[in-house]
Amino acid sequence: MASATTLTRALVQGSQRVSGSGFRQISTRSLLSRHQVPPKVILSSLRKFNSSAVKTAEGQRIPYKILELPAGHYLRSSIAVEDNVVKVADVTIPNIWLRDNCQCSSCVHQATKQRLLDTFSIPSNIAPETTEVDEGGIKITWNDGHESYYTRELLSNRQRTPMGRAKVRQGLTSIKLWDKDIAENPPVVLENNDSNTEDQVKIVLENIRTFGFCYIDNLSTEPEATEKFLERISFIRPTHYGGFYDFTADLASKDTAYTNIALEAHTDTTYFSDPAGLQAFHLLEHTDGEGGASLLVDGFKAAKDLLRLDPEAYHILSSVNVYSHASGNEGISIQPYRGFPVLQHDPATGYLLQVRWNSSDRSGIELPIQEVGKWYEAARKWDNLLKDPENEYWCQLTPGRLVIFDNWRVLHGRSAFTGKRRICGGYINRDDWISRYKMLHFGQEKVMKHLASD
Ligand SMILES: C[N+](C)(C)CCCC[C@H](N)C(=O)O
Ligand SMILES: O=C(O)CCC(=O)C(=O)O
Repeated sequence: MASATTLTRALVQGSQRVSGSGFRQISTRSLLSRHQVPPKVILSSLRKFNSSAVKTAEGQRIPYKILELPAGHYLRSSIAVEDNVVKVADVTIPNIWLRDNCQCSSCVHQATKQRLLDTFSIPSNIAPETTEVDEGGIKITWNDGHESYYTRELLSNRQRTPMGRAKVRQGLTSIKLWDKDIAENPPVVLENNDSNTEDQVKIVLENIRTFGFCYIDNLSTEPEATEKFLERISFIRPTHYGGFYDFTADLASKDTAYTNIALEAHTDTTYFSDPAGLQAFHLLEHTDGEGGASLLVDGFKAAKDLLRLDPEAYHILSSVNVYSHASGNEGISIQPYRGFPVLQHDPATGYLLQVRWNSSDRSGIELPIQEVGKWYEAARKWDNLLKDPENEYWCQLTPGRLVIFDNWRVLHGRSAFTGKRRICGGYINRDDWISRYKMLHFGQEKVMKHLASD
């Protein structure tokens, strides 16, 4: 077994665990993880490794993490009743949680899956009157006369680690970090007007979840074809730029995207409280000019590099809130309801969830003015990583090739250009595309089984 030190070095040098649990990864160079060790060893070595951590909802501090560890395991789902208290794997399950999560048709609307029960009508002294454990779970007759049945799976689901519970809820998979070399073998799906379009959407979304982007080739250059493809994922998110967008360098909207200048790597809509989840570009034409190459950078890979090189800078960018704005259009100045850090983590698991970076749209930094220097120093290190040629994947989009990417992970930009260049595309909300991914990837039954217990 690798020592913790060796492991840490290996972990941060990019030995990655590629999920073998049935997730289909199209056109990927499968990288066998070099170390198979239980999460606790990785966590303890990470704890030694990075000086800072994210604060959990309970006020604990758990180390920042980027690579997904083996998803949480189910604890033994042994069910026992001791002194009228239900225990699963020796852990007491509070009566209020059990009663509130009764799955019967009078407590949960069977079609909408919504709770019908008025949670706070449950008496605070709710307790089992009788219990009956069987092969599938436990039947409870409550002292308010109600009868409930809880499956072993629901009870053991709830016992899993925060990571294990996040897996289905957030549609997690083992992600594949990349640098400029992704150019050799980018994730591509051929649009072949496949009758089983659900399967094609599933593969596209699995690629986006794994790599952060996916090309769809052989797509008609009629803008409607791009619009329809996006709507096969989910509805297009309307913004002050409109819904489905088809733009050129005419400043039709007062944003530098509508010009021909170079745009450095950024994520879009950092000024929205909920930045766009997916973004898509389909270059329809570029005539009488040159340039306009597209840039993609894996923000999660850059973040992992920063965590390794300078944990303190990583912590600053993960904890100092920053504001952003979109104010070019007449009568509009969009800003988020609060500041957000450049690197946002899940307080339940410590995992990096979102990169929020657009230096041209940035406004306030939530620090006393005399302290902002430390944020700039940290941001400079981050910016250096984004502009490291090793991390820059430059590609020339062409008519017929649609690129869809995860705007919470992958940064994009372009080189300056001349001539007439026309691009169409659209935004899709984060929650909408993750929902679509989960239902295709895990299936409705598995997702539904995890509602109460995640
Ligand atoms: C709508 N369309 C994609 C054409 C342009 C959007 C401009 C996005 C803005 N520069 C930002 O970084 O959020
Ligand atoms: O024109 C391009 O290639 C990209 C424009 C851009 O960065 C954006 O619309 O956010």
